[in-house]
Amino acid sequence: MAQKPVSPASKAKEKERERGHKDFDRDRKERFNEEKLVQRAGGRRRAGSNGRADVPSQVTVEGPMTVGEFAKLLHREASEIIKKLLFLGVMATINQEIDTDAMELIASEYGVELVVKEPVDEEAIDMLVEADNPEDLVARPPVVTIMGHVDHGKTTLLDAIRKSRVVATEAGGITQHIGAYQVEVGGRKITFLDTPGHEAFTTMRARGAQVTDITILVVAADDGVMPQTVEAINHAKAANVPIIVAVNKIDKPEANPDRVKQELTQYGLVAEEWGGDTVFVNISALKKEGLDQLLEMVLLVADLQDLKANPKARPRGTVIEAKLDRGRGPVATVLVQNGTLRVGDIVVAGTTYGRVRAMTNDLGKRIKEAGPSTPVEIQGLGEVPSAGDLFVVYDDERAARQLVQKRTNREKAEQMQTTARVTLDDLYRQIQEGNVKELNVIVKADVQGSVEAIVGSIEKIDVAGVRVKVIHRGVGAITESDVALANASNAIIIGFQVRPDTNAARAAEEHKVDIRLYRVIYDVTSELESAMKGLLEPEFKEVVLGHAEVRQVFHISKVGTVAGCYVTDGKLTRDAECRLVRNGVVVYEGKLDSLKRFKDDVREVASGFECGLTLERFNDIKVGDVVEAFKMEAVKPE
Ligand SMILES: Nc1nc2c(ncn2[C@@H]2O[C@H](COP(=O)(O)OP(=O)(O)OP(=O)(O)O)[C@@H](O)[C@H]2O)c(=O)[nH]1
Repeated sequence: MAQKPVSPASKAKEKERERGHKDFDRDRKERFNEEKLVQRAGGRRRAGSNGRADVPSQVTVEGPMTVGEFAKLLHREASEIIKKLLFLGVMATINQEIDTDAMELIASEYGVELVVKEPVDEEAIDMLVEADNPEDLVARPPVVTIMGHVDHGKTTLLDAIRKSRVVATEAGGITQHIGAYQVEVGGRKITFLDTPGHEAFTTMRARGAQVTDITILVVAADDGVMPQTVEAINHAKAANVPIIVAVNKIDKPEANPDRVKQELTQYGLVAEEWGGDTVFVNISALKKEGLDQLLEMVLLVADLQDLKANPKARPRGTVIEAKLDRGRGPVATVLVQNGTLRVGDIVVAGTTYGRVRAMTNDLGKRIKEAGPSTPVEIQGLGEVPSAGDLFVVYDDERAARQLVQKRTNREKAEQMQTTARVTLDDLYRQIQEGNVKELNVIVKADVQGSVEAIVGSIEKIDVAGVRVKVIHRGVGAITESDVALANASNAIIIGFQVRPDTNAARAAEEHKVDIRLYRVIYDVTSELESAMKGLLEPEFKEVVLGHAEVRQVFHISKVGTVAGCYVTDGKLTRDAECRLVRNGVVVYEGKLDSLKRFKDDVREVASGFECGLTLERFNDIKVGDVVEAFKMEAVKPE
């Protein structure tokens, strides 16, 4: 740390302070330093290599310290050190901090070896799983997330449960939306997370947060199992969270709950009466029917999990939601997962910290403390944390500040570097290092038949005990939700005759998720096998040049179909390879036959311009299709 030069005007003051400092000789901190020094020297002060009994031969520091502290450590007068610093061109007063480089130079002047020790890792507190005294463990309420397909009734169910069951209060039960709420059933509590859907669930998991104990999967009895139902199942399974199926809308005349049961058997969810172990409850969220039974089942499944926490432990948990409130500053809803959070506690959450000024529960009531599984809105953090950030209470503000500083720095450094992620190019090394025992894969393809064929063949792969595990499969374009799941589960995505949509491509880029696109099923297995054996030779890599949207089509005899296009990004070049994508599915791959602007043949068309084009031996072009131009580039071996 470079020192601020001291202005002459402040010199007198500094002198005074220096004098004061001498008087303050037996200051606690310095005494502490000295004791540390004595301890480190093996319990007694040794004579240094300098041959002077009053100077240690070696001192250990943990980072910057003030000149005064450092002088004490060397058993020298502060003024002496200040003089030496001056010779080094560093102007510092007794109370200013000097960095370890400066300390090293000074120490060497005295023939003292300076050992710089890594400071105590405050983060260790974060990671530390304190051994709970078994007597302190008490049952805690289960934390429930509701998932399911669009319009199957997730929000209606969350609202119905909230309205009918919110813990009664003298305030009349006016509920606040804080991102989670608690209900009471027969004297026991259940915590519900208020954001339905598996995206939020998986985003949180990607940040290392495991908050959900039970998932309620809502399936509309008139609609049956739909794509997002399957996604939700796979997201819950990937997180090892038990599923309770709520068959909803049974009030509808066309409701067919048995069909839902039947369809779900395909995904390993078999009802108890059919010999399985999945709990099914028929409900009508709209008519508030079957809710009591559903909640009882939640408690039953919770009992099987034996959920416990220690209210006396260091408080920790997860940020559920956070925002900047104009009047109150940053507010965050946190779920306490262990310990008891209290007003006045110093909390570190992700890359921010602060002292809890006030806590509000889901009924808008001010509370002073919150035990395990309780969601509370807290005020007092310095900045707005992110949903999914873990929080932990620190005893001392300085340590909290240092940790946040460290994390912020690391975050910056990480943004510069790519994170360690499973990619096919890197798979062999990761297997060798023992980082990968099972290769998680998501398979998306244009038709169900291809999905099954690919899954069937890759699940047979077994290279040196490493197996492929398909954690999600589906028909259609690769979506942002697929990328989120891959990110959370460290999976790679295999696309067969499909492409990632724009959001998915952006998310994959951001999180460094490996997406592999294929046209031949055999290539999928052979490439995976080669990658696992370390034989993958990434000779060529596809580089996307740009995209154009088809806005008009003309059928011209002898020429075929001419597409009037608008280049939306990048560029199109005459000699590029290209593919035609319709709703995320590749319908053609080949080359451009012609590329024109007005009547002229051109070599390339840039983003923001219109052009006309034809494809080699392909005429089935439709308005709304996307032309993706790309080239294959040789990849230099690393
Ligand atoms: N008849 C009937 N309709 C229901 C029931 N539950 C929900 N609905 C209706 O289904 C529609 C969709 O319900 P939502 O609760 O918004 O569904 P959702 O799953 O939250 O939908 P998204 O938030 O869009 O994913 C609404 O019109 C509800 O009124 C039910 O039990 N019976």
